[in-house]
Amino acid sequence: MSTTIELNNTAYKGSISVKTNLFIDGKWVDPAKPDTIDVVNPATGKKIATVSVGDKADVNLAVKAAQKAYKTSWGLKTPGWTRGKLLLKLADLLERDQDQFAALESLNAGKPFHVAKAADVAGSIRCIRYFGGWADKIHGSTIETTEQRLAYTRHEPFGVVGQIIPWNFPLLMLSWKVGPALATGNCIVLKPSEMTPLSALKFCELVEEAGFPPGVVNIITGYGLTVGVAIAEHMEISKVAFTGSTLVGRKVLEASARTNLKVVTLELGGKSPSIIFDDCNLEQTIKWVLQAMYGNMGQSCVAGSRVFVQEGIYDEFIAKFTPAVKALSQATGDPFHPDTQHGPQASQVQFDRIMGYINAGKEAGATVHLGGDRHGTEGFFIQPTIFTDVTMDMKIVKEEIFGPVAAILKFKTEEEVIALANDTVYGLSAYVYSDNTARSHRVAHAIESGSVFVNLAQYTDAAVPFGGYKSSGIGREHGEYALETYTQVKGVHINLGMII
Ligand SMILES: NC(=O)C1=CN([C@@H]2O[C@H](COP(=O)(O)OP(=O)(O)OC[C@H]3O[C@@H](n4cnc5c(N)ncnc54)[C@H](O)[C@@H]3O)[C@@H](O)[C@H]2O)C=CC1
Ligand code: BAL
Repeated sequence: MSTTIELNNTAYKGSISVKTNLFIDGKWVDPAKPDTIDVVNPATGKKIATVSVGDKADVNLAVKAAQKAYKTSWGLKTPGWTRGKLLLKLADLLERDQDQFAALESLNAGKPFHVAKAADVAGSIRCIRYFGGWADKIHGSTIETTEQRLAYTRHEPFGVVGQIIPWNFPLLMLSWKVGPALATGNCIVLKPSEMTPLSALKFCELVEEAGFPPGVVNIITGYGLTVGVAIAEHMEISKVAFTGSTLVGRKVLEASARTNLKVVTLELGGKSPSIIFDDCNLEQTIKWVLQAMYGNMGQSCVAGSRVFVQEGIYDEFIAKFTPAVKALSQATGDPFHPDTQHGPQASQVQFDRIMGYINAGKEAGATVHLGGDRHGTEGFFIQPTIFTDVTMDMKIVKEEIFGPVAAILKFKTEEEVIALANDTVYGLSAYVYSDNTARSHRVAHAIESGSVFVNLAQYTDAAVPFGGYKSSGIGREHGEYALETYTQVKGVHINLGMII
């Protein structure tokens, strides 16, 4: 099964073919129980394609294929340099086809094409290349015990790992998962979001072309309650990596406890603070705050959605931030138009959820300073929105909205803002804006979150660990830390002549 998508706009002209069934054991197969889902363009609300959806039986087949590959042609059977070579080839192929992938992300997830290309696709290439470089550098160490013994460690793969990813960065989240898992020698059964499967399916074609042995990468499109649950509960999957809501993250952890105690890493929600001190460079800060808040239409786990502004600069900040958000509003529209900076929300469900939060903010007595409504009449567009006159107990300040909705709060002192910023169940990211170096470090250290950006926004890098404190997650992606989460350590003890 396949579909051909024809595009004819300034950003992309041409056709893109996508195979639309399941990728198991290096083959394109139909699901055991025939079923499909329509994939929608969020800019229009119209269908783009129909893809297969799998079920538990397909997950079982994929796990079997992955186990076989692990024992025969991957894992400890394949030297790191071979795995690395294949990953580097995969990164090159992705780079070759970067426009196609950017077009698919734009069409299926509503991202402005130029952003999809510069951020999502470029970040994916960088991530796969980065982990390709690690594949032959994974090693244990020797440990001194006594003269009669030798002890050393091995960092061994888990075997088959399950990966469940969301719709906000379909290709990027796939790369964050696939890169370290393959570099460390694991085989994969991955489920993309049912809403945004196209780039993951296209990616499988590159996996084939790069020459990965069959069964090393298996991708099953489908729903969370069927394919996702089957992965989370599978007795032969030894590790699951999940990105998505805190609600489902808990279920994945519970499934592990109920079944085989598989290792679970979770990358979940956030309600990150942007902290703007009187002594910041305001022109620069406005740009970063805008990006941290409205980047990817606010559908980012690291969105800086609680904007704390120190009282001395509050009025000036509002006066300068407002026109910047208005300009973003005016650049809202067709994701393929070169001037577009802000696209639609990814789905009707997310649109409704965000509008629900906006209404809750209005009902709670917050002031809609800007936006607060849908944009246009077609698709799932929401105006970039600013709420002022908010209090810490309001739902729009406490809960992750995952949309273009900022809550702006005023603070007096450094001590006060640290307490306010930490007053959340989440701890994924934080942004600090100040030209006082000592203060920036002090606040960065005091904030309870896995990442802190100083005078910068949302710049994750494949080499730097990423993950959450508190309810934002368990484990780290990226960097050398990601290798740890995809390997288990074995201690080997050798007798060098000790006779009892
Ligand atoms: N940390 C992040 O990057 C993300 C956070 N979210 C948060 O979650 C909220 C809800 O978005 P959803 O799409 O509903 O997130 P979700 O957590 O339901 O979906 C994420 C992935 O989990 C799968 N899934 C759903 N239920 C499952 C289950 N019981 N077992 C295993 N897998 C399951 C989905 O099919 C999808 O592939 C968003 O508004 C946002 O607040 C959503 C997406 C990404
Ligand atoms: N989930 C990692 C990237 C992001 O949502 O911003």
